[in-house]
Amino acid sequence: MPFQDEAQEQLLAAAPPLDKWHSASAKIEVRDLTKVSDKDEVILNKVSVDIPRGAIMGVIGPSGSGKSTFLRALNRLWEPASATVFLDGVDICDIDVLTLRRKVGMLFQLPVLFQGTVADNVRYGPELSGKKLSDNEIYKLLALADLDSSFYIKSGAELSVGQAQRVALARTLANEPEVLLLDEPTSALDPISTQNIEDVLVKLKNEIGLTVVIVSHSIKQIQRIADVACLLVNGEIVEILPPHHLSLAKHPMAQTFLHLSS
Ligand SMILES: Nc1ncnc2c1ncn2[C@@H]1O[C@H](COP(=O)(O)OP(=O)(O)OP(=O)(O)O)[C@@H](O)[C@H]1O
Repeated sequence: MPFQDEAQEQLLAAAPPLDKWHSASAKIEVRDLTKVSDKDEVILNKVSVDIPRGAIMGVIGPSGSGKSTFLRALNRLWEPASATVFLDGVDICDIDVLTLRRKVGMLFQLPVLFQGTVADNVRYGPELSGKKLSDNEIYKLLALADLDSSFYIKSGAELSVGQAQRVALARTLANEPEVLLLDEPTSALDPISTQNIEDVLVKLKNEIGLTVVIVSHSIKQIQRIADVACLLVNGEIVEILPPHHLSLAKHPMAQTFLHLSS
């Protein structure tokens, strides 16, 4: 339909340029990343994408399309083939895995806190590498995750899921990550806790230039916080678009998914 094509072209022309986020400033480059299951099923099929430095990339797609598998490759929760994932141009397979996981931190759907206080949890990562955080540093990390100082002495059992998720975030930030991976971090949270986490992510991007990759089932969430949206269907990236122009996705499966999700 010519009219529709024209309208789409006009919308695209009005879209904020993606150039700003293009490869010169890629924090992570993914090249032909493939994963095949033990049963020879292709889970990821030659995925290639540049993850822009200092931006929030949202990854969306139907259930089972490979979003979590993609995310988990980025800090080697499974072992990608060499020369398929690069952090600042360095093959992540050549980086010590613990060093990599400090640089590329991850937050899961449900926070799991260690025994002890919130402060113990926040101290944990730096302690592993021989650094003892001062009380002031802990208060600062709590503040970054939007938690006030009263949380310092609380135990994990006293916290709501939303608060525990923010403690898990502070604990991850204690490692001073350059990239934060989030796998549906708000799907178990109420709208207010969800907004708190979203605000913190945007603040971290703006204030410390953190690169964020977030898998979400919520297109609205991606539109609220992401700079770039990446659509994964059947283990392949089928579209990379400004979040507010997801409706322009051309892939038929992507269109069906977006239509049903809106
Ligand atoms: N270790 C594994 N061994 C075999 N199959 C796996 C493994 N991990 C994932 N899969 C399969 O790979 C496919 C993609 O799974 P993945 O969890 O990455 O999808 P997803 O898009 O994150 O799904 P959801 O939105 O439901 O969380 C699924 O069919 C899943 O069953």
